[in-house]
Amino acid sequence: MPEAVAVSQLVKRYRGAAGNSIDDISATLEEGQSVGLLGPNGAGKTTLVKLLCGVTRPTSGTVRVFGGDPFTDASGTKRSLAVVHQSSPMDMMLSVRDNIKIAVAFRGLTWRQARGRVTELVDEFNLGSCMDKVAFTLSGGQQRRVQIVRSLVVAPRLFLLDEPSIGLDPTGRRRLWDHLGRLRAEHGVTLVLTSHNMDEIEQNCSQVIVLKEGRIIRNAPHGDITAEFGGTSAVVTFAEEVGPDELREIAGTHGVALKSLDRIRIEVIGDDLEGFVSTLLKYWAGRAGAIRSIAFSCVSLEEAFIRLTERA
Ligand SMILES: Nc1ncnc2c1ncn2[C@@H]1O[C@H](COP(=O)(O)OP(=O)(O)OP(=O)(O)O)[C@@H](O)[C@H]1O
Repeated sequence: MPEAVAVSQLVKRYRGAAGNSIDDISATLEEGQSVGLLGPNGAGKTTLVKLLCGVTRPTSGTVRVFGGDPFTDASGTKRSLAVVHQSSPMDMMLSVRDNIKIAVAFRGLTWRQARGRVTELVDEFNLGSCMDKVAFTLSGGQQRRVQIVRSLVVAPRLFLLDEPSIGLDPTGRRRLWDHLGRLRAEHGVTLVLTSHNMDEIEQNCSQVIVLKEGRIIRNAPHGDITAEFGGTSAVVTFAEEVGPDELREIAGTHGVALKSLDRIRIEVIGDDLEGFVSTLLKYWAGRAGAIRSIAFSCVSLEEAFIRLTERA
């Protein structure tokens, strides 16, 4: 697959800042990939998105998008990009229709050329009844939808979305993710998005880049990240209080890690959960009903993310 994005030894330090917001990162993204940028507040996700779309200049290092420099835009790189920024850059005193028309004009198209595509997008994001309203009077979620439509008036090859689902209701989120899925499947669009919603990232991104303090601490398929943290967990609930020491001893025998332990509930993570549970069952074999329930579940990306960023 050809490269959609390549960043090399990239550094961004804002004027007057004490440290680097992006601190020497290198990575490549293949065309058609769907990449989630994760990281705690202030990790540098928005700064990286701004560097990728060329609205801010790197302090050092290089950014290439389809081989071109998005900041100088010498080879027209920006034509292949669409961006949904975290904050809304529309004119709040104009109608939705005029805001969309401005986006169309910025992309060098006439309204006549864009109207068919805009109509489809407006229907898809359920904005038909808002077209003549002044943007100022829209709800936060409606403004977000307008932003998404504005960013998509031209089909992009790389779509950058900074926390796109903030403010969207469940239907709006579903429509957004369906649309993004189609852009990828039918047009091979590369997606890079930030979100604090791990479920969204887990469901929609094949690759995850975790940032912390401006550095990449992990760049891997999300399955690899969750597998690194034990893969599966088990929660055993007891009908009555049990001694923590004996539970610790049984867990130790099977090499599983205790995630939480109180008097009637234990949660463990590890490779030999079946062995652990079967020892538990034998241990309490003579006391019918002593174990109330046993539930297995995969370690979520959220859980893995918390442990990864704490460890880093
Ligand atoms: N214009 C700016 N001037 C100075 N410092 C900035 C500017 N923009 C961001 N920063 C700093 O750069 C660092 C990274 O900020 P950034 O917005 O990229 O983080 P983020 O990962 O997107 O955070 P969040 O999850 O809170 O949106 C932070 O320390 C922030 O204070």
